[in-house]
Amino acid sequence: MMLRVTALSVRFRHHDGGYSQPLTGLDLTLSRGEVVGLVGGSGAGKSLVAEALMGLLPRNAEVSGQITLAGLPLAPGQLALAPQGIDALDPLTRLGAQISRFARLAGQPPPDVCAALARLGLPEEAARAFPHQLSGGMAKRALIATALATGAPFLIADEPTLGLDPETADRIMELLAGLAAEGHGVCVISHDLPRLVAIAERVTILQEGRMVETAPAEAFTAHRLTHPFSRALWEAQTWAAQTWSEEAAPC
Ligand SMILES: Nc1ncnc2c1ncn2[C@@H]1O[C@H](COP(=O)(O)OP(=O)(O)OP(=O)(O)O)[C@@H](O)[C@H]1O
Repeated sequence: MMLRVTALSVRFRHHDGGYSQPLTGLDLTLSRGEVVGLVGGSGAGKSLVAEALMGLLPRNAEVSGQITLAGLPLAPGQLALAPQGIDALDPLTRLGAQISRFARLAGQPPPDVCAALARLGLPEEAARAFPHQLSGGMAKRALIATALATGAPFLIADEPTLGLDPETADRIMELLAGLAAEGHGVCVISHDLPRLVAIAERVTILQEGRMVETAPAEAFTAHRLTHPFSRALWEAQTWAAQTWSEEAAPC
């Protein structure tokens, strides 16, 4: 079963009658059992892709293009989003109740909250915690747990490792790879290109609202990227990581 996005564009109508168009002509495919990545500089339109696919854009947004699942228009409940900001969690509701609420709104039977938390490596006690009582890594897992509670087979994780220490970031990426191994189709939006390349089948690179290429993961490590922007993005991150490790080495 394949989710296919073709020529996705988003433009916003302004009060003065003018338009801005921050996303133009994105193509993307995602099958169950795989991870695909979406990367790009800040403001490139990555979150916009997620919001357009989820139907979350404001009324002045005009979305064009095709979004199909197995050849049919994408139906509600097939795709879930773990958003970037932990402020997407309800600050006044305990996490367990939030997981149950997502399941109920998606028409799912009442979930086993402890099992839902354990699946994400969260302790049982997290069910009684309010969002402000969670660490950054726990909150990122909580966002994924609420998305999974909908029972959707496809998941978008928007910047799931942002602001996390390297070990926690590794664990979150392993967890997303594990969800794909269980049969989910997982799209990961991330600035963390080396970690993304380690788990993704292929990565789509956006530059200022336009895709410049979709490259198989091995094209990054084998230096076979075709577009200069993709190469610069990869080299900037791997060069920085190498520099830091050299600086950390004893002299
Ligand atoms: N509701 C909106 N109205 C007008 N423009 C918007 C709206 N939402 C997003 N944009 C514009 O779309 C562009 C892309 O934003 P988006 O949040 O998708 O970037 P991003 O690639 O996710 O960036 P970052 O990595 O910094 O989160 C930005 O220029 C932003 O100003």
